[in-house]
Amino acid sequence: MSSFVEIRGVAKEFKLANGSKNLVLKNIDLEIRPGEFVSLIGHSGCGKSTLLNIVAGLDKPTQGYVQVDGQLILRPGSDRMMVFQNYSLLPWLSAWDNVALAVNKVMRHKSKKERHQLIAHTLEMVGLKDAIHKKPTQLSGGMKQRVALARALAIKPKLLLLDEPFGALDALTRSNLQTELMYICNANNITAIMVTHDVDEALLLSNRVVMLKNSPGATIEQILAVPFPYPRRPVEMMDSSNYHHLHHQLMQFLHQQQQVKYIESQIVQPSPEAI
Ligand SMILES: Nc1ncnc2c1ncn2[C@@H]1O[C@H](COP(=O)(O)OP(=O)(O)OP(=O)(O)O)[C@@H](O)[C@H]1O
Repeated sequence: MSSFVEIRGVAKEFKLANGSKNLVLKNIDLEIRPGEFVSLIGHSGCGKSTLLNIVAGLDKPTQGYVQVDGQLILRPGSDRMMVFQNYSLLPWLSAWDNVALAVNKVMRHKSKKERHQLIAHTLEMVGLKDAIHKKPTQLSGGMKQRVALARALAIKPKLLLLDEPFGALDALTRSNLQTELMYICNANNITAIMVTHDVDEALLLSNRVVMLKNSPGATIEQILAVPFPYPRRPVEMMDSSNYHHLHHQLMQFLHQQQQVKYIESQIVQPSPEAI
């Protein structure tokens, strides 16, 4: 199958206020098929969000390019919707109005009735049928993230970008939402890229898990294929020996990167006088 997202030779260097440079990512090549769910995993600061921001068009690569459905990414667009850990909802608007704002802006070509049906359908799909008039302050963290997901899904993006979407939620809410997202993505053939620190979350949702080495100059260490058929049943899946094998591989990678980080932090830089 042809690639839908193409990340080719991407590098990202930030210029810092003191004039120095921070090469965060280099030589990133990744192709994603339509309908595929890919997770990015790696140590804090390795550049996962930076890569997601480049795909979103919120940031530009220093080298290389990203194409989505054959289109070069130069800026943000409604074909790529992002869901953040902190929900990013407008607090003075109800759940309905938060979703409606996006739908009315992007889907102006649809009739009022069609837009209304779309908002109602999406809020129902994420389990918020009975909370549509509530404002963010009246919603739990899980419900707020459901609104953020509905807002992203309602405008039918080509690509869903998730930056630690469940990082702020308690374990049970997180588990429920992970399972629901898996069903939604699977049923609607959604192509998604998710940044996560959670190995179980990555294995439950993903077709492939991309392991990023530490920054500076983070590259892709390995890409792990997760072969379990969808829809996945978390308990059954976790009971399989293959699951344990994959889990172990990811944990081993993260521990190795942790050790590398520790060793690097212990290397004493010579003072300029000593050179
Ligand atoms: N706008 C920016 N200007 C300068 N440096 C930046 C900028 N954005 C990110 N960085 C740096 O790039 C590196 C990677 O950051 P990024 O947020 O992508 O990492 P991450 O892997 O998503 O981390 P975490 O898992 O902690 O969220 C960090 O060293 C960060 O300080």
